[in-house]
Amino acid sequence: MIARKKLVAGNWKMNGSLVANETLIKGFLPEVTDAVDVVVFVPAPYLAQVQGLCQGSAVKWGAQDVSSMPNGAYTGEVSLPMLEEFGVTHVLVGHSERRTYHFESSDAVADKALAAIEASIVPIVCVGETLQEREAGRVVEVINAQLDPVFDRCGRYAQNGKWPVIVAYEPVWAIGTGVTASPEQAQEVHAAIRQRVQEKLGLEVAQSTRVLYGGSVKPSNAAEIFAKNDIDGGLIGGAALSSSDFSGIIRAARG
Ligand SMILES: O=C(CO)COP(=O)(O)O
Repeated sequence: MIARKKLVAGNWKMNGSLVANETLIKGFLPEVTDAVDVVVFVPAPYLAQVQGLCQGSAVKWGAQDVSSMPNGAYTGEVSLPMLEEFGVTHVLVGHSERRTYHFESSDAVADKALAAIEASIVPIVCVGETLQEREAGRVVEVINAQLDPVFDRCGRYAQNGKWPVIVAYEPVWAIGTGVTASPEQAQEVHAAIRQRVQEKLGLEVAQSTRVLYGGSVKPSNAAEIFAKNDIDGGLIGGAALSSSDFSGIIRAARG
């Protein structure tokens, strides 16, 4: 069994300011050690600032979305070549807020993931069901439908047992609601995701691919969630905006 290093990712969403960002980063930076990977996903206007604050540290930074197009007449979009200029290593694609408010299809999300891989930036592909879908017993079906275009487009980049894709399972009903999936509920879905990776890309890739959990993770529940076999860290929203909360979650991931 391959040991997968835990990853704690902070998704700031549309929050922050020059002053708040600096306080936040300086607050949790001392907690970051080689035992855990930490990435912050910041609003695009703050990438240069965050690059300045995190460069030379163990913390990486990324964007919350990206265009699949390299340049051109796409008002409001941000491209991968632009992100590269700011030292970005990871990008979120397909967050449920993008799928809901910006009508992003799973095909569009897979196009973004592919473009990121081709730019040597790691996409974190977000998937998750609504409460209605869960109650209808459709969790695995919904998640497989979200992931399958990613396997179709990006599967060929799985090489030597590794795949430059991270998956984040974020049940929509647990995002920003204070309701967390129980560690058992999350583990069940994570195992199903890993199973799907295995079916599509083989055992070795399935064992090396990290699957993060997101949805109301806090310092008080992080350790028991991260203790589950198939949960390789978290994608943190609200608690990533407080340096003490984010520090607590980093400590939980360090074990
Ligand atoms: O959407 C999330 C991270 O991407 C989760 O948000 P919360 O941690 O605020 O529930």
